[in-house]
Amino acid sequence: MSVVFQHMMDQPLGSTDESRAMSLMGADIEMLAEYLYSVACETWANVLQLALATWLLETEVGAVCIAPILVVVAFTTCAFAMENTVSSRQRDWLQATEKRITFTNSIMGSIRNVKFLGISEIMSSKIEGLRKEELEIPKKFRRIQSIRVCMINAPLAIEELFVKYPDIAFCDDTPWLSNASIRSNIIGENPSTGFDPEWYRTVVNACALDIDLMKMPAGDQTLVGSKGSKLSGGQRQRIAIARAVYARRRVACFDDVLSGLDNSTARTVFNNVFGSTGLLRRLSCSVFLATHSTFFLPQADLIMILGENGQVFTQGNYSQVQDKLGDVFQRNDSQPIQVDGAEDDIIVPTVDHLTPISDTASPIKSKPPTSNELSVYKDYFSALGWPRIAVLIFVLCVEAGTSAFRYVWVSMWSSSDDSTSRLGYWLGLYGMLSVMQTVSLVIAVLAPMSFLSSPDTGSLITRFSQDMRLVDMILPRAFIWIGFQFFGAIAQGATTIVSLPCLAATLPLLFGVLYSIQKVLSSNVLSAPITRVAGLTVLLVGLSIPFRSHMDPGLLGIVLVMMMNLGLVLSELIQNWTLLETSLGAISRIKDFAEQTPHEEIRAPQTQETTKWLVNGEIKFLDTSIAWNSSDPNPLLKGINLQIGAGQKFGLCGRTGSGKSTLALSLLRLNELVSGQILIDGQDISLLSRSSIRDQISCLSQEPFIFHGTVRENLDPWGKIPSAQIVDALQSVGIWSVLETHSSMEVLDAKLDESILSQGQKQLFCLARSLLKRSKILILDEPTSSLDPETEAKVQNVIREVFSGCTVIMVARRIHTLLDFDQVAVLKSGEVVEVGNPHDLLRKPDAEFTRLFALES
Ligand SMILES: Nc1ncnc2c1ncn2[C@@H]1O[C@H](COP(=O)(O)OP(=O)(O)OP(=O)(O)O)[C@@H](O)[C@H]1O
Repeated sequence: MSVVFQHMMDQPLGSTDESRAMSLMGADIEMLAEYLYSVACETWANVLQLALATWLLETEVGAVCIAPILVVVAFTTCAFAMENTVSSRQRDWLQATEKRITFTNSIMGSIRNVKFLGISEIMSSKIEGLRKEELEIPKKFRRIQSIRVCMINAPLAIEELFVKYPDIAFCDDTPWLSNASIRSNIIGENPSTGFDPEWYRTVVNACALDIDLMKMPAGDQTLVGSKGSKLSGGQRQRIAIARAVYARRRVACFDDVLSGLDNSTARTVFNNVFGSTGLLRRLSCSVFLATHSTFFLPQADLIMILGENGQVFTQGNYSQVQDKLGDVFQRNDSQPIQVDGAEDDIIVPTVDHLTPISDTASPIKSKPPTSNELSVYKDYFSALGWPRIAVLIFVLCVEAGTSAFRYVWVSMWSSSDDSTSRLGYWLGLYGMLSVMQTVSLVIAVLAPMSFLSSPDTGSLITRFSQDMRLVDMILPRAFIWIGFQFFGAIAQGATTIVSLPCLAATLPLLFGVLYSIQKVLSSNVLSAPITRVAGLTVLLVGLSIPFRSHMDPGLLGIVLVMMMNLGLVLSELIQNWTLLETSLGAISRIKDFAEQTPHEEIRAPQTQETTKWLVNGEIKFLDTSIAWNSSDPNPLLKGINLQIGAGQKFGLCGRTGSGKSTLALSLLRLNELVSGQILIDGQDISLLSRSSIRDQISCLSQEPFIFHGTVRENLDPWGKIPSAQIVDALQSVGIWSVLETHSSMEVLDAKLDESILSQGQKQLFCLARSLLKRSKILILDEPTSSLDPETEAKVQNVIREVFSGCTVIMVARRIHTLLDFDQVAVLKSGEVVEVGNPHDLLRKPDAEFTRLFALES
C-alpha cells in the first residue's frame, strides 16, 4: 500500500488517475492479502491430506486409489485454464468500480453545486445505475478512501529545480480542508508537531480569523464540514493560509490565495502575513506568491511577470518592472495602491474568544451505532425481501438434506442383498441426489449478488459508502455460508441421532460449548477455540466406539464421519457467524446514518406546484431573518428588506463572512428562514418544495461544477433538450469552438475532458448549462473571483448579454464588476447597511459602497 501511495506522491499532478490508485490500494491489495493467506495455509494442508487419504485408500482398495488423485489433477488443470477468463472479469469489475468511485467522488465533492442545480435525484439514480453495472460483474468490491495532496501544479519549464530546504508549505487557490475543527485544520494532524498556543493565536489573528471565530459559538472548535462547506469562501481561504503560516517552513508557496477575499480583508491579511513586517518576513521564510493583482507588488523583493505561454516577460524589483506593468495588465490595476494599515500591529489577542486551548486538537468522535441487533437483522431481511429469503431457506434445506442422505444411501446400498442385481436403481438414485445437491448449491452460491442488485438493498447501501466493503463482500458470503453450515449441521446431527440415538445426549453439550466460544469470538479472540471444538468432536466419536458391536458397521462408519464433519461444520459456522455480526455493524451504521441525518424537507410543501410558478423573476425579502440551523437562536441575517424588480441586475457586496452568499442562497432554500417572508413572483417560497425551487432557478458558484460524463450529460442532466439547442447555448457562451477543436467524434456525445478547458472556460460551460435551464432568475456566487481580469471580463460580458432578460443576483468581491448593475446592496455583519444604484452611491463620499470601491481602485 505504501508503495502505491509513494508512487502517487512522486507523480506530477494529473499524470495518474487518482481513482485507479485508490482501487489498487483498496480492492487489489485486499484481495491479495486474502488469497495469499488461503494459498499459504491451505495448499500444504490439502496436499498432506490427499497423500494420507490415498495411502489409506491404497491399503483397502489397491490401485484404484489413484482415482481421487486424477480428479484433483483434472480440477486443478481446469482452474488454471480458467484463470484468463477470471482475470479479465476481475479487470472488468475493477474498471466498473473505478468508474463508480470516480463519479461518486466528483458528486460527493460538489454536493453544494448538485443542490444548486437541483439535480440531486438525477445524480443519485446515476450512481445507483453505476452500482448496478458493477454488481453485474459478480466480484468483490471494497471502499476506497479519498486522499488529497497539495503539490505544485505547473510542469517545470526548466530542466531541474533545486530547493535548498525541502520543507515547503503550499497553499492553493482552491483551499483544501478536512472535515475537522478549524483548529485541527490550521495546526494539521501530525502528532509529532506539538501544539504551540501562542504561535497559533498570532497566526489566527494575522489571518483576520479572530473576528470570524468570535461569531461562531464553538469558536475554533467549529467543524468546517465536508470541504469546508460550513464556512464562507473567504474563511476557507484564510484557514488554508493560516495552515501554511502555522507550519513555519523555510519556503512557502501561495497560489493566488488573496483573490477570494474582499479588498479590505485581503489588505489586512497581506500586511500581517506577507508585508514588510508580516509573520513570514519575521520567520525569514522565502515566499512565492502567485497573483493576478498588481496591488501587492511594491512589497515584493523580486517580481517575475510571466507571459501567456509561461515565458518570463520581465523580472526585477518593483521600480524595475513598474514601466512594463501597463503592457501586461490592461485594467487600471497598474497603479498599485499603497498598502497601508497597521503592519506592526500583530497583537496577540487579549480577549479569549477562542475556546479554551488544550495541548492537542480534540479528535472528532463518531457516534456509536444505536440500532439494536434484532432490528438490524429485520431491516436486512426486509431489504432482501422475505420471499427471496423463503426460497433461499428452501434451497439450503434441499442442499443439506440431499448431502446427508447420500451417505445413508451408500450405507443402505452396501448392506442390501440386491446391491449388484439392482445396480441401476441404487446408482440412479445416488446420481439424482448428487445432481439435486449440486443444483441447490449453485443456486445458493449465486444468490448473494442477485440479492444485492435488488433495488431496495441498492438504495440502502449507496447511502453509506464507508461500509460498502463489509456490506458487499463479507456479509453476503458470511450469510450464505452460515446457511450452508447451519442446515448442514442440522442434517448431519439428525442423521447421527437417527443412527445412534444415545449420541443425542451429548449434542446439547457440544452446542453449549460452541455458543460460549462464539461469545468469546465476538471479542476478537480467534482460531484457538475452534481446535477445541474439533477435539470435542473426536471425543464424541470415541464415545461411540463401544456401541460398535450393537450396530451395522457401515452405519457406524457414517456416524463417525458425520460426527467429525459436524465438529468442523459447527466451528466454521461460528467463524462465519462472527463475520456476519461484524458486517451487520455496517448495516446498523447505514441505518443510523439514514435515520439520524436530518432531512432538508422538514415540512411538506403546502402548495402543489404542478405548473411553472416562476414567470417574471420579481423578488421580495420582507423583514427576513435567516440562519443555517433552524435551532440557532441568533440568525445570521437579520431584518432583511429588499425589492428586486423582474429583469434587474442586483449586486451583493461586503466583507468576507458578512452573509452575502447566505442571502443569495436563501432563494434556493439552502438555509432556514427564521422569520419574515421571501416572495418570488408573489409566491411565498417557504410553501414550495426545495426541489421545485432549485428546478426553476439557475445558480453558478465560484467552483465550476463538471462531472464525469459526456458533454451532453453535463449540459442537460435531465436528458430533455434537443441537440441543436445545446449547440446554440455553447456557441452563445463561446465554448463550442474549443470543444470542437479537441474532439475527434460527435462533440455532444464525447466524454467531457475537463483538462482542455481553462477555469474561465469551465465557468462559461456552466453558464451554457444555466442558459439551457431557461430560468428567469440567475444567482451568481462570485463566479469570476478566481479568474484573471481578462477572462473575468469575458465571463461578465456573457452574463450581461446572454442573460439580459433575466433577474441576476450576483455576489461579488470585485466591486468594479457591479458598476453597471441596476442596484447593489452592501452587507455588514448580517445586515443590509446600504441599497441603491451603484453610481448614485458612489456620489456619496461617506457611503460604504464608495469606501469599498476606493479600496479597489
Ligand atoms: N453551510 C453552512 N452551515 C453553517 N454556517 C455556514 C454555512 N455556510 C456559511 N456559514 C456561515 O455563515 C457566515 C456567512 O457566510 P457567507 O458564505 O454567507 O459569507 P460571505 O459574505 O459570502 O463571505 P465570503 O465573501 O467569504 O464568501 C459565515 O460565518 C459562515 O461560517
